[in-house]
Formats: sequence, structure tokens, C-alpha cells
Amino acid sequence: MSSVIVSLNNTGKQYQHTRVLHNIDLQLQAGEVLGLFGHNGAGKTTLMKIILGVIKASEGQAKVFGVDPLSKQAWQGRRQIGYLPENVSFYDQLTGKQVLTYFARLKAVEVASVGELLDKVGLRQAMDRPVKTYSKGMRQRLGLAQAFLGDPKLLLLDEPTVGLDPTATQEFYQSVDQLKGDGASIILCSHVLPGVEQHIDRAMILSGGRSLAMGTLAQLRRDANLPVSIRTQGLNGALQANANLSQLLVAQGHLQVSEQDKLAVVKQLLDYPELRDLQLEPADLGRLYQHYLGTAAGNTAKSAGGLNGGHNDGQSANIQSQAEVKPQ
Ligand SMILES: Nc1ncnc2c1ncn2[C@@H]1O[C@H](COP(=O)(O)OP(=O)(O)OP(=O)(O)O)[C@@H](O)[C@H]1O
Repeated sequence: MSSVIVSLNNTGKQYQHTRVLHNIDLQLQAGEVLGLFGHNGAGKTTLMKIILGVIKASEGQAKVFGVDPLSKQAWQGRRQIGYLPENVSFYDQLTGKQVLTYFARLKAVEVASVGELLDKVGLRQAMDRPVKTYSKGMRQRLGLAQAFLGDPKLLLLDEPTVGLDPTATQEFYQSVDQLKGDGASIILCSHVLPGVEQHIDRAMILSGGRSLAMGTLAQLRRDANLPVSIRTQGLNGALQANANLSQLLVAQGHLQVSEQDKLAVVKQLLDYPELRDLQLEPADLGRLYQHYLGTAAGNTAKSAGGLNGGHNDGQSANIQSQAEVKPQ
């Protein structure tokens, strides 16, 4: 039996004369992790603020734990929500432990859990130092500990891995998996796409306040129908000599084929005795993201004042895709 934790129906938001969110539909199940992806200004934080009950939707309906997040009944549900804002900031003069104890009291969570959480995010050694002496990554980890207080049933995480090194990022995703395993629902906004895919159940791609795509990565791949990459080793020359396969070559030993032709091409490749290795790579999240944004941009260009009224913040390349990410 599934239970819906967040329900948005045709939800929109307007500031004065500007609509920043349009017709968003979302049913987030218990134990489900949703990745929310979009450029700066796409509407991710606005969506989170509606769910948190910080701002009121201008259109449609929002329900969190079955009630309107702005209603009097929402306070009970609010205690089960963990929120990590983007660019988290704390009281600099307090120590990490004092900050977390303060938030524990605000949330009516057992103060005894503070030490365990500081351990979990690797801040035990630094817990008695003022936050002003913390690095960016340490502040971010303190923010995560704050969001994890009280074993929340719903977690809203805005850019949670910003400032984290690869090890801390990996540990963060382990915590996400653990919380999901315990039945928590998570909405995770990120500009950094590599590493996210295996931890999310569904993705929503937002642009100009509209949902361009929503579904599991398998669904998004199927709908996008992007070619699959096949990288081979040992077939130099043989691929060029084959009239069919040579047409699929995009680089030495690297073919791109449609989903439909994939199996037939692999069978053909396996017939070569000189084949030493073969790797199949379906479109990753970065490619899917670029595809859906590109489709929306194409539609906008076709219909004057189309999808987002020409608004794309002029930031078409600020999401890190697999190809762009640099080792930290
Ligand atoms: N209080 C406000 N008044 C007017 N416009 C606002 C207000 N808050 C946000 N906006 C606008 O709403 C749009 C969506 O903003 P939002 O913060 O939700 O985007 P975002 O996807 O979270 O971006 P980022 O990745 O930069 O955090 C932006 O164009 C922003 O300027």
C-alpha cells in the first residue's frame, strides 16, 4: 500500500505580475526520493517553500501529510519535516554542538541525539569549536545534521552536496539511502548531476517554472529516445570496414545506436573474435537534462512567447553534467 506524503495538484505561484511556477502535479510517496533539477530561477526553491508552508500557492492545491501546509493542522506534520536551505548559515559565535542543540530544542527533539548526529556527519572532533571557524563543507554537514534531526519523514534538501568533498558526498548519499530505507520521503534539488542517479526514484526537470519531464530515469530515457553509446576495444579497422557499423561510429571504437537497434548491433559485435571488451552506456542524467531543456527551448523558439515566455535566465549551462564535472 502506498501513502502519499506530498500532493501537489495544478499548483502555481505568481509574484505581482510574474508567474514563477505553473501547473505542477506531484504525488510523492512514502519512502520515495525525488530529484528536482533546473537552472537558477527555475522554481525549485519556490516549490519547496510551498511544501514547507512558508509561502502560499497562488493556484491549485498543495497537501503535505494530508493537510494544507498553511493550515492550523499543519504544525504536527511540520515537526516531521527536515529542511536544508541553500547557502545554509548559522549563528557563527555558537559551537556546532550548541547550534544543533538549539535546533533540537526548537524541534522538540531529544537533545541526546545531537552527539550521534554530529558523529554521523563527521563533526564530533569539531563540535566544541565556534561555527565561524568551520570550512564551507563543515557548515554544510552541520546543515545536514540539522535537517536530519528527529528522524524526519519528509526531507527537503536544497543543493545538499555543495561544498562537500567526494567522501562526504558519498557519505551524504549513504544517509539518504538509509533514511529512504527507514521510510522517509526526500526531495533533493541539485545542480550537480553526476552521482545522483542511483539515489533517486524519480526526477522532475523544471524550467521557467514548468515541469518539462517527470518520471523514473527509465521512463525519461524511453520518452527521450536518446541513442545508447557502445564502446568497444580490439575492433580497430573492422568497424570501419563494415558498411552498417561504420555509419554508427562517432569516434574510434565508439558507436551510438538507437534503443531499438541496440541488441542487434551488440549481437553483430559479439561475432568478431578480436573483440576484447564492450561497454554499454545509456543516456545519463546530464544528457537527459540537456535533451529536455533543448526540446523546451526548441518549442519556445517555434511558438512566439511559448513555453516559458522566452525566460530561461540566460543560464543554459550551469548544471554540471558527467562530462563537465571536475574531480574535487
Ligand atoms: N519574493 C519574490 N518576489 C518576486 N519574485 C521572486 C520571489 N522569490 C522568487 N522569485 C522569482 O521566482 C523565480 C524562481 O525562483 P526560485 O528561487 O524558486 O528558483 P530556483 O530554481 O530555486 O533557483 P536557484 O537554483 O537559483 O536557487 C525566479 O525568477 C525568482 O526571481
